[in-house]
Amino acid sequence: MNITKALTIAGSDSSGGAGIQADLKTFQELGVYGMSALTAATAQNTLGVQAVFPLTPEAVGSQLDSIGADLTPDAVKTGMLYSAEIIAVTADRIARYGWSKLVIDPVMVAKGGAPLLKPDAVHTLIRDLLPLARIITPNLPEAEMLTGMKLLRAEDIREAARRIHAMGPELVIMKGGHASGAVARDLLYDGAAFTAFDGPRIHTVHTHGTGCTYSAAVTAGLASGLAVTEAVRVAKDFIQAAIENSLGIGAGHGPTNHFAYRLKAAKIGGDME
Ligand SMILES: Nc1ncnc2c1ncn2[C@@H]1O[C@H](COP(=O)(O)OP(=O)(O)O)[C@@H](O)[C@H]1O
Ligand SMILES: Cc1ncc(COP(=O)(O)O)c(N)n1
Repeated sequence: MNITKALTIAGSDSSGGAGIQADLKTFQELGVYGMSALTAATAQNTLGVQAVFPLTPEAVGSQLDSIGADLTPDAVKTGMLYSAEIIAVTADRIARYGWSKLVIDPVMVAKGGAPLLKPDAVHTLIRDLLPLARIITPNLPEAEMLTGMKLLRAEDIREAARRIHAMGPELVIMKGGHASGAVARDLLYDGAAFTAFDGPRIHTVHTHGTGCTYSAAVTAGLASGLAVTEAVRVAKDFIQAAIENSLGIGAGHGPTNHFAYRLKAAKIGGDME
């Protein structure tokens, strides 16, 4: 049997909706064997992030060496990396092992406002990691941090995509979750043209882990050999189903529903809509 394998390099979310837990659940739902290298443990629930405990850069490098010595991931994603030192060791191992199908979710701040990347690490992210990326998936605040721009109009978003593309990634997906309007539009830029991926915006507070889940689905698609536009289409459908059928657990910003896409696919003509 030829098993497709994907690796996530990210933080743990004890509430299970974001971080490494969201990534592994998404890989599994899409039929991809999931592996993980942990960067930090967060004490977190639907109300916020109570504490962050980063691992040492040695601990991160050691996990990546164990994977590199034995298992070749078909695609890799990064999530919460926390510090410049962890970014540096992550970039070093990705280059050393030649993991070229790399999706970077430049996680910076949790939905409740807690920092998941030290401000002084943004520069290292841009210098060391972005040039290695096949795809980067910033949300609008992250794109503002990367470019120093204020993204108010559609043309600002396109200009920010061009500037982020110039930092090295082959493709940029500007996610539209933080915008307003009836449509949640994600914009893919390949250095020449823009392609929009639209879905109806759902009015809900249960969006904990949407960015992690979405980038994990893109990674699973790339690992499986899908073309980028197909992988993004699957990811958009996956996150749309996950948000539409969110679980309603916890008193705050609850997680999305990682089962919904599979259940929808299984129920042709069913009642998940
Ligand atoms: N309320 C919503 N309704 C529909 N889609 C959404 C909603 N919020 C986010 N999304 C989608 O979820 C994905 C993650 O986007 P976003 O929320 O911007 O990322 P992040 O979690 O990194 O802040 C994108 O595909 C975006 O379009
Ligand atoms: C460990 C960890 N990683 C990432 C996020 C971001 O989550 P979101 O996808 O909601 O921006 C998080 N809340 N916790």
